[in-house]
Amino acid sequence: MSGTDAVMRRVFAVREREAMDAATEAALAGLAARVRELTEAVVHTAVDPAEAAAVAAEVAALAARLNAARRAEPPIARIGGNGLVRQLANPVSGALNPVAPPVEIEFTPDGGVRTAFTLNGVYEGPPSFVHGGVSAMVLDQLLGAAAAANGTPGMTATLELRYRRPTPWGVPLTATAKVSRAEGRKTWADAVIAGPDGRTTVEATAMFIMPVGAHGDGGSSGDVADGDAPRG
Ligand SMILES: CCCCCCCC/C=C\CCCCCCCC(=O)SCCNC(=O)CCNC(=O)[C@H](O)C(C)(C)COP(=O)(O)OP(=O)(O)OC[C@H]1O[C@@H](n2cnc3c(N)ncnc32)[C@H](O)[C@@H]1OP(=O)(O)O
Repeated sequence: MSGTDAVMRRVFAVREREAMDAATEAALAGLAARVRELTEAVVHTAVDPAEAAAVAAEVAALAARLNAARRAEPPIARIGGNGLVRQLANPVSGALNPVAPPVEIEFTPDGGVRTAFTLNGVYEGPPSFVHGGVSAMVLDQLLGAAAAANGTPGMTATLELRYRRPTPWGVPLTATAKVSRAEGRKTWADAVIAGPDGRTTVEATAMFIMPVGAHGDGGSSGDVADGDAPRG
C-alpha cells in the first residue's frame, strides 16, 4: 500500500458516506455536463427579460425535482474494496459538480501531474481573461494532487502565486505540478499554468501539511479533506 493509500484510509474513510454506484455516477456526470452548458448559456444569454423569467421558472422546477431526493453530503465513490474513496463533486476536478470546469488531472511518469483544460467565459475575471482566484483554485488542486502522487498528501498550509501574464479564457491551457521537497509532515510543490503559446501565465508554490490525525496516531482529523483521490 502506498503512503497516499494509507492516508486515504485514515482520513477519508473516517466518516462513512454511502458510495455511489457506477450507473448513477454516469447519469449524474451527464446531468452536471448539461448544467455546465446551462451556466455558460446564462452568462452569455441575450434573450429578453420575459424569456429569462420563463426559463428561470423552468429551472426552479428542475431544482425541485432533483431536491425530491437529497443526499446530506456530496457524493463519493469507492476505489477498490479497501475503504478508499474518490470525491465525485470536487469543485475543480469533480465530474459531478457543475461548478468544476472540470480539470482532469493525469499522473505523469516523472512523478508529477499534468492537465490540459479550457476555461470558458463563466470563469472570467478581467475582461477576456481568467479570474485570478480561479487560477489559484486550479493550481491548489494540481499542487495537492502532486503531493498525493508523491505519497505525501496533506492540507494546503501555504499557497503563493505569481501572476506573470494574463491567462486567456476560451483557449487550450496546460498546467503541471511537481513536488520539490518533502520533510516530516510537510511537502513543497511547484506548479505552472501555460497558455496556448506555451508561455507561463501563472506560477505557484505551495506547502502541504499532513494533519496529525492522518499520520498514523490512530486518531482522525474528523472530516473529509476537500481533495479528489487519484483515479484508480
Ligand atoms: C489531509 C490529507 C489529504 C489527503 C489527500 C489524498 C489524496 C489527494 C488526491 C488529490 C489531490 C488533492 C488536492 C487537494 C487540493 C486542495 C487542498 C485544500 O484546499 S486543503 C484546504 C485549505 N487548507 C486548510 O484548510 C488547512 C487549514 N489548516 C490546518 O488544517 C492546519 O493548520 C494544518 C493541518 C495545515 C497544520 O496544523 P497542525 O496542527 O498539523 O500544525 P502544527 O503542528 O501547528 O505545525 C506543524 C509545523 O507546520 C508549521 N505550520 C503550520 N501551519 C502552517 C502554515 N499555515 N504555514 C506555514 N507553516 C505552518 C508549524 O510552524 C510547524 O512547523 P515546525 O514543525 O515547528 O517547523
